[in-house]
Amino acid sequence: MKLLNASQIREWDQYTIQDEPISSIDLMERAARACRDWIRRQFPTHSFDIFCCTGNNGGDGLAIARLLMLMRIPVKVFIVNAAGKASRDFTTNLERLKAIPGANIIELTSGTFPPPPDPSAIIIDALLGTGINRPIEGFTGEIVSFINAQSNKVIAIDMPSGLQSDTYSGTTPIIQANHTLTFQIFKLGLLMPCNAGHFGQVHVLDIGLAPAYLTTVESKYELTEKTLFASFYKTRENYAHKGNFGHALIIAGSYGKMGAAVLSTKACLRSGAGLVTAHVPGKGVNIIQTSAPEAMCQTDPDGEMITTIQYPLKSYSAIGIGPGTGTHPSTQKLLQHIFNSYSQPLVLDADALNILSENKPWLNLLPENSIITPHPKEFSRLFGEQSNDFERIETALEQASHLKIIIILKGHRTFIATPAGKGYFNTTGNAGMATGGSGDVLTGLITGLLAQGYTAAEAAIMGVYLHGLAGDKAAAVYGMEAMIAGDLVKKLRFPAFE
Ligand SMILES: NC(=O)C1=CN([C@@H]2O[C@H](COP(=O)(O)OP(=O)(O)OC[C@H]3O[C@@H](n4cnc5c(N)ncnc54)[C@H](OP(=O)(O)O)[C@@H]3O)[C@@H](O)[C@H]2O)[C@@H](O)CC1
Ligand SMILES: [K+]
Repeated sequence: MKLLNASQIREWDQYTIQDEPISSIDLMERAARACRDWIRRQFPTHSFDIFCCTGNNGGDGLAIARLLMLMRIPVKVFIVNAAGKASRDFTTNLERLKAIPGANIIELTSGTFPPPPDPSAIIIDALLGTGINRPIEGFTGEIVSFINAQSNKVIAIDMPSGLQSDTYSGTTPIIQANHTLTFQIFKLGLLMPCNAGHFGQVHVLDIGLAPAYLTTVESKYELTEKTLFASFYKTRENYAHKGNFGHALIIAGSYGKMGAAVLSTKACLRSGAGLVTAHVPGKGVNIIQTSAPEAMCQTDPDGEMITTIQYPLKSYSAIGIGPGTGTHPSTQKLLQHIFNSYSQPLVLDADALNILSENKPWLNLLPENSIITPHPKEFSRLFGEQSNDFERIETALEQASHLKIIIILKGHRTFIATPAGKGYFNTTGNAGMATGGSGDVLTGLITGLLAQGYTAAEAAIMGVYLHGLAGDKAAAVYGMEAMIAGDLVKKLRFPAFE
C-alpha cells in the first residue's frame, strides 16, 4: 500500500467525491460511522467528551457526537472556534447535532476551560486533522494542554491534533492520544517512533475512498504487506532440486559468540536456500555442526575468530557477514579483502557494521545492491547523528541511492531504503523481537533469500516481513517477554498464497 501525503489525501477525497459519486457531507458521515462503530466496540459503557475545532476534523467530531447520542450514549461537545470561521460540513453537522433534543454543546471562548471530565469519560480529540499547516498556538494550544493534563483515555480522530502527517512536528502542543483512528491509510507521521507518545495505538479505518486513485498517484513510501510480498514470491517448482536455490555462505561467530553464528545459519537454512555453509572460528566447528547439522562448515585457521578465507568465494551465490564476529584487526582485514574480491551483493550486520563505521571509506567498496541492516545507533555511527526520525529516513534514502545499496533501518516499523529512491515500512513484528540474536536471524534469512535469486530489494523486503511475521507467531505462543531469538527461527513460515 502506497503512503500518501496530506495533499494527496485531500485529492483522494475529491477523487472519491467525483468518482463514486458521493457528497462530501456523506463521506464525512461514512467516516464518522466507522469511528462510531470502532468506539462502540472498544468502549461500550463509557461517556464521551468531544473536543472540536471548526474545520472538517471538527465536523467529524460533531457527526460522531450525533451518532453516539442517537445510541443514547452520554456525550458532551466542546467547540473551540479560535479561527472565527467554520467549514461548510462542520456547519451542517453543527445544525444536525443541535436538532437532537438534549444535545450538550458548549462553545469555549479564550480563557474559559471546560470542567474536568468525569473520570470514566473518554476524550475524543477532533480539534485538527490533516489540515494542520502550522504549529498549534494560543487558546487552541491551551485546550491541547488541558486535554493532555487529564488522566482520561484519549481517542484522536484521523491524527492527534497538532501532529503533522508528513514532517517533523517539533515540540509544539500536540495531543497525546491512547488510540488514533486514522482514515483509510497510514500517514507517515503515524509510523515514526518519535511520535509514538502522541499517536498511541493506530487503527486504520476503511472509509471507502476509491481504490482506483492509488493507481494514478506516485509515492516514494510504501507499506510492506502480504500483497507486496506475494508480488515477488517465487513458487517452488515440483521438479526443482537443491541446485536451483543457491548456495549461501554465513561468516559469523567468535569465541563466546557462537550463538550468533548458529542463529543466522539456522535462519538461512529456513529461508529455502539450497545449500548453506557457515564459516566459523576453528573452535566453533562442533557447535555449528551439532546445532545446525543441515549446514556445511568451513573452519577459520584461527580457533577463536574469523581471520582468513582460503577458498574461492565466487561459488557462493550470496554471503552474509557480521553476526558475532567481533572487530579484531584480522577480521577487519578479511572484510576489506571480501569487499575487494567479491562482486555480488553482501549482507552486512552487527560487527561488520561496526567495522564499517570505523573504516567509512570502505562503504564505497560495497558491491552494488549489498544490504546493510543497522539499528538507529549503528546508522548514526555510519552516517552521522540525525535530529529526528524524518531526517533519518531521508538520509537513509539519500545514502541508499548514493552508495547503490539497500539500507534496512531496524526499529518497530523497520524501514527499507532502496537505491531506486523508494522507502518501505514493514508492518509485521513486535517489541518482543527487541532481544539478543534477533538481528542475527534476520541476516541469515535475507542472505538465504538473496542466494535463491531474489533481487536485493526483494530479499530485504521479504526477509524483514517474514522475520516480523515469525516474531508475531512467537509472541502469540510465548508472549513478548518470554520469546527469544531461537523462537523466531522455529516460527519462520512463508505465508500461503492462493
Ligand atoms: N481525507 C478524507 O477523505 C476525509 C477527511 N475528513 C476529515 O477532514 C480532515 C481534514 O479537514 P480540513 O482540511 O478541514 O482540516 P482540519 O484538520 O480540520 O483543519 C481545518 C483548518 O484549520 C486551520 N489550521 C491549520 N493549522 C492550524 C493550527 N495549527 N491551528 C489552528 N488552525 C489551523 C486550517 O485553515 P486556515 O486557518 O489555514 O485557513 C485548516 O484548513 C481530516 O483530518 C479528517 O478528519 C473526513 O471528514 C472525511 C473524509
Ligand atoms: K484530531
